[in-house]
Amino acid sequence: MKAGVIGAGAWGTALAQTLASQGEHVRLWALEPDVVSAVNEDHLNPLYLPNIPLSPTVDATGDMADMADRDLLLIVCPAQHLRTIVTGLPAGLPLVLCSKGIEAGSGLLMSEVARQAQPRSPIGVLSGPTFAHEVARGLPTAITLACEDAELADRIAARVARPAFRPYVSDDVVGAEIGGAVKNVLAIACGVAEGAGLGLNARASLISRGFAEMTRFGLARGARVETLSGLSGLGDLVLTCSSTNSRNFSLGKGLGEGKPAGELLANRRTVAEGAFTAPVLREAARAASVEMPVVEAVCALLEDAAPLGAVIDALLARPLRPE
Ligand SMILES: NC(=O)c1ccc[n+]([C@@H]2O[C@H](COP(=O)([O-])OP(=O)(O)OC[C@H]3O[C@@H](n4cnc5c(N)ncnc54)[C@H](O)[C@@H]3O)[C@@H](O)[C@H]2O)c1
Ligand SMILES: O=P(O)(O)OC[C@H](O)CO
Repeated sequence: MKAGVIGAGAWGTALAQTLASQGEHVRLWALEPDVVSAVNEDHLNPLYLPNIPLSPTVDATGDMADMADRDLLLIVCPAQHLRTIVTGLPAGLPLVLCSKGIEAGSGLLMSEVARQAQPRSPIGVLSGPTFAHEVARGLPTAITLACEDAELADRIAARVARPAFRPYVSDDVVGAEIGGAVKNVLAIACGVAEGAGLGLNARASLISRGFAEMTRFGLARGARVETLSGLSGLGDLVLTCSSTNSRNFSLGKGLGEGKPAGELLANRRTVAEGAFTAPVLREAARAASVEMPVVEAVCALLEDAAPLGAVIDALLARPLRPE
């Protein structure tokens, strides 16, 4: 067992800790030298996952060459950096993509980016309702593991499953990725409703009408409805739209309280992927003639294109239609 994790933010660190929870050795690649030394010397990652003691069998490195002897790599960097990171990896290793987003510029899903960057690597996607700090504490979690190759999916599922960390396999890679990317944008919308004091009815409406948008877009891109209504779609949507533990929900809450997007996004250390995915998703949806009014509203707020009241009024004034 020689797993490696690329990216030592909250989620990469939590996954490394989960994989190491039964004594396995796991190597974690971190961008920041301070994270490398904190993991190796103190078995902590105070920068991204504070107050979680890490297993001494997790070691960290800042040198990608140290990953060449791994037999499985989990890629856990922000989506917009995935192409650069994956291009710099040793060639041919199986990759499990854990980032949630769509690449700006190309409009590609993470698996499509990874296939371009490492054409010889088998690819899987791990995505679902997983707050990092809960997973790192060993709280019960279920997650989708999607691979086009069913045998590979079963093999990776067996490698990453732990008593309280339960992967469900799927061959719908596109569906798993679209759920994870779109839910981040919808979580911003739900955060806005919270910040603006619009109430819990509004939140439930945004979750279910947002899910209709996710489904329309997913089906247009070849996703299956059972994937979109599973852990990586509806499951993650419900989690992320329900709590300020979500960075996307918190960002939206700030917008709903009237704070400018530029101020909320400036100098963030942690990533709110929905802010990057929203404009790319809007373009992809328009190109596919898929209506995504909640996504359009989030973009308008992120771009300061209209005042909050006008954005809410425009959503409420849309023509009445069958559900
Ligand atoms: N945190 C969670 O609970 C969670 C759960 C599931 C999936 N994810 C996804 O995992 C991915 C990583 O999120 P996270 O929460 O671990 O990150 P984070 O917000 O905790 O940390 C930011 C990460 O970005 C990295 N980074 C910053 N600049 C970079 C650069 N130029 N190149 C490469 N990396 C850079 C940092 O080193 C750090 O690893 C995201 O796509 C996120 O949606 C997160
Ligand atoms: O904190 P968020 O909004 O990035 O959400 C974290 C995970 O994606 C939840 O599954």
